[in-house]
Amino acid sequence: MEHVEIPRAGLAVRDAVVRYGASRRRQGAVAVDRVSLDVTAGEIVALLGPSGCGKSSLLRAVAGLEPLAGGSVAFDGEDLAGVPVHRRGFGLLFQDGQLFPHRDVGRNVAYGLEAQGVPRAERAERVAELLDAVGLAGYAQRSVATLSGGQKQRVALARSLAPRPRLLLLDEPLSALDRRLRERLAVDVRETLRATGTTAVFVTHDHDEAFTVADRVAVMDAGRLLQVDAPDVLLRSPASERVAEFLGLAPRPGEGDGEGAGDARKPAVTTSTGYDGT
Ligand SMILES: Nc1ncnc2c1ncn2[C@@H]1O[C@H](COP(=O)(O)OP(=O)(O)OP(=O)(O)O)[C@@H](O)[C@H]1O
Repeated sequence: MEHVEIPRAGLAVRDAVVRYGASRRRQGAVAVDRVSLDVTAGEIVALLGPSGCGKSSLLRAVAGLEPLAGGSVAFDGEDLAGVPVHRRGFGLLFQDGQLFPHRDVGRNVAYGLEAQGVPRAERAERVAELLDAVGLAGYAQRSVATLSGGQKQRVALARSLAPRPRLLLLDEPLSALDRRLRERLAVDVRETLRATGTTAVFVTHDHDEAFTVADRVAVMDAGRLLQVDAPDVLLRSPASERVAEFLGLAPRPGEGDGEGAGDARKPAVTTSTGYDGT
């Protein structure tokens, strides 16, 4: 059997398979098909792909919310098979941050710290630090009912970061917001993850958002991982027509007729990606 190296630091997904509707008599439908992916400590990786390609299923399998039908998920060299969701030390953030309506902003952010038994003074300090990091300094006493959608997601981000998760899993955290707000928040999310040194996997179907947030972007289609690269590399050298198409790139006129075009064929950018190369 081939020896597969598992890195010591960060997330290592190897040949992960997620199936739905499997039983003793049926194989079930494959949502994630032998995906391997590494996320090194401090790195932000976006999972990008069309609706139904298996992004959320892969994220949920990493979280431990969905069982693997094959392959493995390891963190810092430890195989997580059999380790339940709450013992993985991961944070989760979904589209609707689902704040606790009866807690004020500060107590929402403090939630995970209370569960960890962090003393009150230290909690208050950490809450203030995180509210500052997400641009909501001074909001601790506010009722969550008085917040806008964008502010709610900022609080949800602060809450998920408070216990210092060793990996933060974000599933379309901005998709309930309107486009302009999404663009601004994508920049802020990146800055916050960077400032807190958080290792993260960010699911999105929006390539602009993926390029803004991530160090590397993993492009998925029909359960398979097609390419994982830094945004500038993806844009310059998409590995296949499918990747180019999904990134909003198109072949140059006269170059896109398939046979014989070979590797020399380079797509031209036809949409704005919002990525400035820095
Ligand atoms: N609980 C489930 N039971 C059965 N099939 C499911 C379940 N969850 C997802 N699927 C199927 O698995 C495939 C992958 O779904 P998944 O939600 O992972 O994709 P996605 O890329 O995250 O899509 P979206 O962006 O629309 O959320 C789809 O065909 C979906 O219908």
